[in-house]
Amino acid sequence: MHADLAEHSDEDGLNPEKVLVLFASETGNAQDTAERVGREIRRRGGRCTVQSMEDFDISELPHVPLLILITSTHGRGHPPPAMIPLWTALLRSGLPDHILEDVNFALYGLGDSSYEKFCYAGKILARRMLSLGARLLGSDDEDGEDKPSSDAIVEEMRQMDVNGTAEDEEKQHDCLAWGDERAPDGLEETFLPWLARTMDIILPFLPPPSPAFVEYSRTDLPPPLYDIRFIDQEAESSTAQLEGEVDALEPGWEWATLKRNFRATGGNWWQDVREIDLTLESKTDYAPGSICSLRPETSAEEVDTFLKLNKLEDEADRPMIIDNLNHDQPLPRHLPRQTVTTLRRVLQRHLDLRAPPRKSFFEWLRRFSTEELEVDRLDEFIADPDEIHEYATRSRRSVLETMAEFRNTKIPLSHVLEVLAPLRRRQFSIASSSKAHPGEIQLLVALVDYKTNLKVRRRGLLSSWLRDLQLDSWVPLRIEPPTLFLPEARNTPAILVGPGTGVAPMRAFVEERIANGEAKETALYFGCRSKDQDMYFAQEMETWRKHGVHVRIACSRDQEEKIYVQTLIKEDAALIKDWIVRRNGNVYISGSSNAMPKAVRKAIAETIQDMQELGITCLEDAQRYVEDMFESGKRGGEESW
Ligand SMILES: Cc1cc2nc3c(=O)[nH]c(=O)nc-3n(C[C@H](O)[C@H](O)[C@H](O)COP(=O)(O)O)c2cc1C
Repeated sequence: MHADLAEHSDEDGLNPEKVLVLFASETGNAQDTAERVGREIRRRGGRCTVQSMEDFDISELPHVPLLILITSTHGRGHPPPAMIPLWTALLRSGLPDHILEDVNFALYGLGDSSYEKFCYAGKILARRMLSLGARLLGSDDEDGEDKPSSDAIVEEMRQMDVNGTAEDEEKQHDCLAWGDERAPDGLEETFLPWLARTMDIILPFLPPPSPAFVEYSRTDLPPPLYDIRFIDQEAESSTAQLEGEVDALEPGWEWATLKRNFRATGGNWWQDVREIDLTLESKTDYAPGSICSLRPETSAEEVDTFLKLNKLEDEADRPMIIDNLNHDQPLPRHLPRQTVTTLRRVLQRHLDLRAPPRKSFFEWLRRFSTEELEVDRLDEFIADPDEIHEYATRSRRSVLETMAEFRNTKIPLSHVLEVLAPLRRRQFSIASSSKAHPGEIQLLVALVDYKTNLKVRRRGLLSSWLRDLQLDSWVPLRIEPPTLFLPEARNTPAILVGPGTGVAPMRAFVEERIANGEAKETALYFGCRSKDQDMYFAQEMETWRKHGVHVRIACSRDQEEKIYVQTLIKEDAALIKDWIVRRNGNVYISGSSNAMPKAVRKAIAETIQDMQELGITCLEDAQRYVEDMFESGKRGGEESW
């Protein structure tokens, strides 16, 4: 039985002064959620720090008395990259069982129940925290209420079917909840009750606010967190670095130069797909299967529009330095620090004017708004998630377009850095092997260009930026570790399935295998619609064949009957049986359709269903065999989006 939190405070000197809110977010929802939690704590007079998990000093974790964890789930149940350092540290073997016994935590997981592993990252994180002795806030209640103990929750989480959804919903506790984007009211359905309960439990442990503090309402403007200090540049430029044409990079980012930007699809083809070549300043090597993050810039016109709409033109080009005003809240990593910059540059390079307006954005506008009609409309949005869904999500409006529609509402300079979300990086599988292209990164990028259901044309931010990017431009990028790994043992057969732009990581693998002398143990299944329009790397595929790679190409629409990668896999039954089952080969699948990986797995299972000598006697055996290959991650992998 763990000591009560109050006892902790007295006995161990663990007086919680504030709450630490750690989030791991990939597309911004968990970050937005964490910031909402932070605002609520401050509004009620508590102190808190809201930070990305990747910026947190992990050695401090055992000394955090009040912790709120917020994470989404990505990939096939993967934690967002920002959670990885913390997660790896928590998994280290030999950690004492009760290393986190002084930590009291709440957790909110974000997910989507249409995925197989609903909120998986949140679940495994909660389970690991509990098994290291951390106490879930709201459990072990000693007021005689019927609350489960932490130990009971550990056991429950151990048994929890992480793939289930409905059942898990029942397994929410006071300070542990799962948010489902598919729920009728979206994440709000579980977030609001979880927030209310968590606040009720946490706030009494915090020191009372100073007598001068007055709790403000949700529609009042909170004190700003960040400070914009305009400077006399002449006087200050000796101490602060100027953010010039190229700005300061976040940790882990580096510069590259754009050397090629080639349209790989036919001129009349519906989709514009680019082969992009970049030269790395650092000339670093990277493993095949690595990912490249790019950070696009907002166009000058959009920045101008935003400045005009908010009457911030006069401030746009004045040199300034950004700092934190609230000592509990360090500057987030996306804002330039100790750097002379301008509002225009920050809007162009660091903040996202194309982000979808979330509820928190409407809450901000409501705080700034004074015009009656707009106030009423904003109140409707805040009260009803359906209204936001209809207005923002379905028609894919951006915060910039929303500002244009709420013309009388202006975001003041004091809060602009808080209101706008960080400009998100976009990730792409690297299509090259650094053995074949030392010092270079090559990508295959499908530009996003479509019409919404309101027939409004939409281009992705990255797509607009990349389309117009001049050769020799400097591009900030970050190389992320692979999610797919080639077999370690030499000459293990590898079957690579990558239709469409899914061929990108497969090309990196083919190049690596040729460089390693393993071409003859490599098969590539590529699919496109037409050999004249969207057959990427066509000439290279001929060269790969000459090296001995088994290259098969399915052009689905070039003949009467449709041919897909799975059709070719079935045709190659002898090779598939030999490589996968007899020679313990690996299979990799990558592509942009959720249906394709399933069809490929099925085709492989059908092909190997009569391998009696290996104990596979029916389709179910074969399907289990294939699932095991992917589940363990040791015999291949899948990347789909
Ligand atoms: C590519 C992708 C993969 C996802 N995979 C899962 C998953 O396996 N399980 C799950 O519960 N949710 C999954 N989701 C849903 C996200 O967890 C959900 O959209 C969440 O709100 C994202 O939060 P973030 O913006 O902070 O990253 C996935 C979303 C995307 C875009």
